[in-house]
Amino acid sequence: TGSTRPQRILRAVQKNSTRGSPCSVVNAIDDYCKHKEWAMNVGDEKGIIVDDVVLELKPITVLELGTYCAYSTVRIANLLPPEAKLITLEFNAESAAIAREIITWAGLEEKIQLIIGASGDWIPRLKEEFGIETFDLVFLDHWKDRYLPDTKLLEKCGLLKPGAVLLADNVICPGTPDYLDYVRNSPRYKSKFYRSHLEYTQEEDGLEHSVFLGMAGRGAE
Ligand SMILES: O=C(NC/C=C/[C@H]1O[C@@H](n2cnc3cncnc32)[C@H](O)[C@@H]1O)c1cc([N+](=O)[O-])cc(O)c1O
Ligand SMILES: [Mg+2]
Repeated sequence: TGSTRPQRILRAVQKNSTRGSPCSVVNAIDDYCKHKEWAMNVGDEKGIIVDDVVLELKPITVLELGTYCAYSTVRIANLLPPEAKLITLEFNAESAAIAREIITWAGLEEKIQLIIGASGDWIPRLKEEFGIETFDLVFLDHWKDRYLPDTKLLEKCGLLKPGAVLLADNVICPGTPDYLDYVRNSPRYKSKFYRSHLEYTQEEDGLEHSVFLGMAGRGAE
């Protein structure tokens, strides 16, 4: 039986990057996916926008929904302050196994907690099981029809405090229309769109950056 795409990405990382160097891991994945085989990483162009958001926000607690091969996991964790922690949820066991290898290769296992399971099941358990109060940053990059239900679940579970940022990938391609409609029209969020391109292509895409204002929302300001 042949290898899977995540296995080929791991091999490219082990072949073309340096252990303990997150930057070289990120570059090796981008090189592989740009020149050999496309994969659904946030990629280098949108990745720069993610970097800027993380460096500006300096989040201490980060939640990522949809680890896949841990490209964005490594990219974000590499920029976090020393005491910060990133929790990433992935329900596909094969992807999670590859992601864990890539996280370890990058030397970031202390900063990253990879949980194998579905966001809908795990979000309600994070306070209890991981002593999380609230998240400063949530990176949404999982199934696009889960962005809205999981955002409402985060609100319901009290996991967002005013000032928390939701950063959502693929709001144009493949698109997340119900999520966009919600964050752009709810008084609970101040939302802005960062125009970019679908990873490793010229297709239109972008990231939506939404600041949580609180459950009451402040109405129209
Ligand atoms: O479909 C896309 N992403 C879905 C990502 C899915 C990944 O998140 C996990 N997951 C899903 N719901 C989950 C719930 N809980 C945990 N893991 C979950 C899946 O097991 C998969 O590893 C996508 C597609 C394109 N594209 O051009 O087609 C481009 C992109 O950048 C994309 O992100
Ligand atoms: Mg994506």
